[in-house]
Amino acid sequence: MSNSIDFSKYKLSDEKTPINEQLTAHYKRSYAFYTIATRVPIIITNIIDQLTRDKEKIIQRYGEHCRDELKQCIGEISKLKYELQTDKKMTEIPGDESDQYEWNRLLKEIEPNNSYFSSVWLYAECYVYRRLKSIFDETISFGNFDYFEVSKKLELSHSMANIARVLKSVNDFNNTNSGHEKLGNFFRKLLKVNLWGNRNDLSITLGQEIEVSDIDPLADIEEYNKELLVDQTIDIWNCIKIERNDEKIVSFINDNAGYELLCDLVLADFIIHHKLAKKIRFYVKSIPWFISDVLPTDFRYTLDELRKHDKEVLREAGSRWESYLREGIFELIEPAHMFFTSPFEYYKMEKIAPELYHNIAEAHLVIFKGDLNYRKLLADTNWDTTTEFRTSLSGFEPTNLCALRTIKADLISGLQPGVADRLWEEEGSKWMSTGKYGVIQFIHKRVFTQ
Ligand SMILES: O=P(O)(O)OC[C@H]1O[C@](O)(CO)[C@@H](O)[C@@H]1O
Repeated sequence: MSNSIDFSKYKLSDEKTPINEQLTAHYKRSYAFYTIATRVPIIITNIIDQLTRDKEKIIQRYGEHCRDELKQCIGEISKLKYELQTDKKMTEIPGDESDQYEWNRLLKEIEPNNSYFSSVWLYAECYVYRRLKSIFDETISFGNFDYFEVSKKLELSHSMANIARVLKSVNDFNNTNSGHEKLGNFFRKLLKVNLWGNRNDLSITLGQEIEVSDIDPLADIEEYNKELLVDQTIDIWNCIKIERNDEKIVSFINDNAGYELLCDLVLADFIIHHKLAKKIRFYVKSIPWFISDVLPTDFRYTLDELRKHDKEVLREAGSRWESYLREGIFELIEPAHMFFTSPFEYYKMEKIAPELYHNIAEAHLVIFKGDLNYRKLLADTNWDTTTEFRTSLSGFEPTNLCALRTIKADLISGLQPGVADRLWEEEGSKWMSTGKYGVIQFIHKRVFTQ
């Protein structure tokens, strides 16, 4: 698709992103360029196709009076695609949502680099999803419409068999009398299952159905170790195992609904069962985001589907998790904070959203899930791959923090010397975009005394 566009007038640079610069589609030899030029337009086209295909169903659900509004939305989405493909300035976010002021302030601040191909990739890509939402917000009927709901629900139903196998193994483990070392080893395996669950992401398949193979994710977990480029599971275990049975909170900054969320719930359940924390917090998104990200409605739908499932092991888990939610052992943060659907790098959180920062800081451990969260942690910057993970967080250390991320974008930190060079040699740029490789990284919060 990108071939049909004449990019010569956009003054792009036929280079890779220089080291220490923020990623931008301005550099043609970057995944940012490929995403803005090709992937995002395909995603937008797929949304238009789906709305057109499901038009009658949507009208049936929302009422005949919405026919014109739906047509108007489809028109506005096509216009958004045109603006992106012709590298227009990103226009102000309309409406009166609480995030609007910060969005528009940023768009102003980055001038003249506030077009799709000149801005930081993170800003431009997030902007597309935020604009999509404002298109529906401008209507009378579609304020709560989740245009990604159908694909998320399908992905969830396809994930049930594999998660049932994981739950069965967890139950077996919980029923054996295992010592501390075995508990640690099992916890570390669950972290890995959780990491690879991040491969199940509808934005990487451009919204197309994810092929799910029938596997036992826990049984084969160590086979993927060669693709795990940084493994700090031992540090995470050492962090969480201390002071058992106390008042600890563990928080998830969630990513995708479906299989990945199920993996999050399994890990959370295990932490509670073994009294490694007393409460788990889940931070999800407030608006449809990068196709498959979890919304509060997806979270509740997931528990509901589990509770009603034919398989006993799923029904039991669903009921238990619903009761955890009622009792506050699982805490779904609602309304979801709009900082997570803002364009901002995480090191800016303390200043822009101090109440969120302090809420996250209450946890003993916070787990950042997925590629987009990783990009925000690293400020969408092309760090030298051997830069220390802590350095690449630019001072963001609300608490003990870990990132579980399969690699889908061309930035990373914390690698050993030689690792990136070898992968570039063996696989070219592909190693950074398919989610084949992953990292589990961790930092201890430092305590500074005056
Ligand atoms: O669901 P995840 O893991 O955050 O992945 C989504 C991300 O991956 C990409 O598809 C590649 O970076 C982006 O478009 C997006 O940042």
